[in-house]
Amino acid sequence: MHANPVIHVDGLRQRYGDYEAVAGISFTVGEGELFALLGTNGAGKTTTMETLEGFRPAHAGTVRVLGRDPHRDRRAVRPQIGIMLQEGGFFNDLTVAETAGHWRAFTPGARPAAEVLGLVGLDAKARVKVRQLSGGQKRRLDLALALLARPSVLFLDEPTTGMDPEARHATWGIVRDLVADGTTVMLTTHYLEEAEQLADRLAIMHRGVIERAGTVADVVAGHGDRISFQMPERIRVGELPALHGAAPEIAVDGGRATATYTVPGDGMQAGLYELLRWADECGVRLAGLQARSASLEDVFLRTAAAEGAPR
Ligand SMILES: Nc1ncnc2c1ncn2[C@@H]1O[C@H](COP(=O)(O)OP(=O)(O)OP(=O)(O)O)[C@@H](O)[C@H]1O
Repeated sequence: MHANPVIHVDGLRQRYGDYEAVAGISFTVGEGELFALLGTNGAGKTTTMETLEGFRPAHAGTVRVLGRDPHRDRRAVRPQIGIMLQEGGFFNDLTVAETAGHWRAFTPGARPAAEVLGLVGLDAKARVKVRQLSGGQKRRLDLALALLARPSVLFLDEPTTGMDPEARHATWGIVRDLVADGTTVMLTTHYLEEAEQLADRLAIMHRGVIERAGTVADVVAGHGDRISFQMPERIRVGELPALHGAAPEIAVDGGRATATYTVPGDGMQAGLYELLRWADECGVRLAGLQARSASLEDVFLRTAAAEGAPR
């Protein structure tokens, strides 16, 4: 808990008719922190972001951005926040520079258009019509517009969707620089690597509730280490040993079977020792042997699977 959080959400609930899309979530984001909201499709991330952005009042619970209710006090809050929506609405016949110029007209104290286009690496596209931009370039234009007002809080809804890996890494660099300058950032993403790379803290939402939250290390802690290898041809599943008390799970992909153990506690070394001794005794070669800590993806997939299919 932060003493004076920039974003404060306590017991937020949101409904669409009878359907409860957000079912009582709480979290805080401190100044200069990057908080990532992850989750399955339909988990309630965008609904949460839109509530924080002031587009709808909370059905129940408390939401504060910079100490104010973002819906009721939106005239005071709006100039201090930058919003990059999942789908920006552009006029396709305007150029990139014209688009930024038009937005500037509505943004008191806005940065020069050339400055924001430079920030997101679109300066070379200034004279190009929006319709001629690629999907990833349009996302960068969205980001440029969100930065016009020098916001102290930035909401990024799936900011790198549609970007190639190079553009995604470049965008991560821009976001890191903004955070280093003290901007508070809240983002949603389906790219778990994005959260691993950027987030100080994160929450995983599923079916309207937060299932896990904390730093990446907090979230993956207690989810066991993974030891895996390709099933040796002449070994049957029942012949595989238990490793540090863990039984193997077998996954078949493209005709190739892989055995994976989730070894509890600090059992990776002991488990590996047991496995290698067994392989030696059986005269088996373990192709593709890997040992690694649990990843955010492991925890995410387990969270999604444990609670049933998305609503
Ligand atoms: N305007 C609306 N009217 C009715 N239901 C809606 C509306 N907007 C969203 N929902 C429903 O609320 C739930 C949460 O939607 P939301 O867009 O917040 O999820 P999300 O986590 O952002 O999903 P995604 O990752 O797919 O973007 C979904 O089941 C969705 O169908």
